[in-house]
Amino acid sequence: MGPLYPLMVDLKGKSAVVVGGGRVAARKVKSLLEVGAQVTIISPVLDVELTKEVEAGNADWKRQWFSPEVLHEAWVVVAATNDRDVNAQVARAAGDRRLVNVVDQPELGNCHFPAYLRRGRLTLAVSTGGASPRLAQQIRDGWKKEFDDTWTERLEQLYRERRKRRGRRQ
Ligand SMILES: C[C@@]1(CC(=O)O)c2cc3[nH]c(cc4nc(cc5[nH]c(cc(n2)[C@H]1CCC(=O)O)[C@@](C)(CC(=O)O)[C@@H]5CCC(=O)O)C(CC(=O)O)=C4CCC(=O)O)c(CCC(=O)O)c3CC(=O)O
Ligand SMILES: NC(=O)C1=CN([C@@H]2O[C@H](COP(=O)(O)OP(=O)(O)OC[C@H]3O[C@@H](n4cnc5c(N)ncnc54)[C@H](O)[C@@H]3O)[C@@H](O)[C@H]2O)C=CC1
Repeated sequence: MGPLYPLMVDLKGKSAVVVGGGRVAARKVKSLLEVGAQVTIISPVLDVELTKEVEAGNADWKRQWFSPEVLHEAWVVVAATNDRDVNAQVARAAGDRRLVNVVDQPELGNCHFPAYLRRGRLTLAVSTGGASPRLAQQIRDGWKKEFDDTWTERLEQLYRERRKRRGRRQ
């Protein structure tokens, strides 16, 4: 993968199809749900975390092996099975007009998930370009002390003030 563009994307209400129901799929689903994506999981079985999300009505589940038509409505596609060939097939079926993330062969997709820290409106994200997800995690964890929970309110305050100023200008 070449250098990646760091873009903040609004996925609220957008269809995200995650193929696979294991630990890695669960992590991707969790972060997609946090931003309000409409998540559908494709897998014959689900791990406990994903079962909870489905039972709580937060995500949809199609209990089946991957087949290309499940991507029909998808805006974002995550290939997260433990089968390389299936993940490659998902990437191929997704084509080049969607955001596609492939968890074991990143070069077959066009985006990846960074490690990130959120404090309300503040988002700090780090990518190592696939060199070391562990290092990305460590860098993120290092930010936790400097950017503690007080930042949430600080950002809200800045946002409110800025909105007021902009309102006056109109
Ligand atoms: C390219 C990328 C594509 C993508 O998945 O988007 C990718 C690819 C791969 N990861 C692998 C392994 C691991 N990844 C993690 C963890 C995370 N991986 C994440 C992102 C990314 N991983 C993207 C690059 C991001 C970057 O470089 O900055 C994080 C940051 C975000 C997230 O997943 O949401 C999340 C931390 C989340 C958090 O803490 O918040 C752990 C540790 C763990 O699981 O606890 C391990 C095991 C230890 C190890 O191997 O290092 C393997 C080998 C798989 C195999 O052995 O087959 C591949 C495939 C390959 O490298 O080819
Ligand atoms: N990118 C990342 O962050 C990381 C990626 N990995 C890679 O991710 C892969 C998955 O890891 P885990 O979630 O731990 O595996 P897992 O074994 O817990 O889960 C695999 C899931 O894929 C599903 N599956 C298998 N074939 C399928 C098919 N044809 N259609 C639909 N679902 C299918 C299974 O039902 C299962 O739910 C690993 O093989 C590894 O290569 C591993 C660690 C981190």
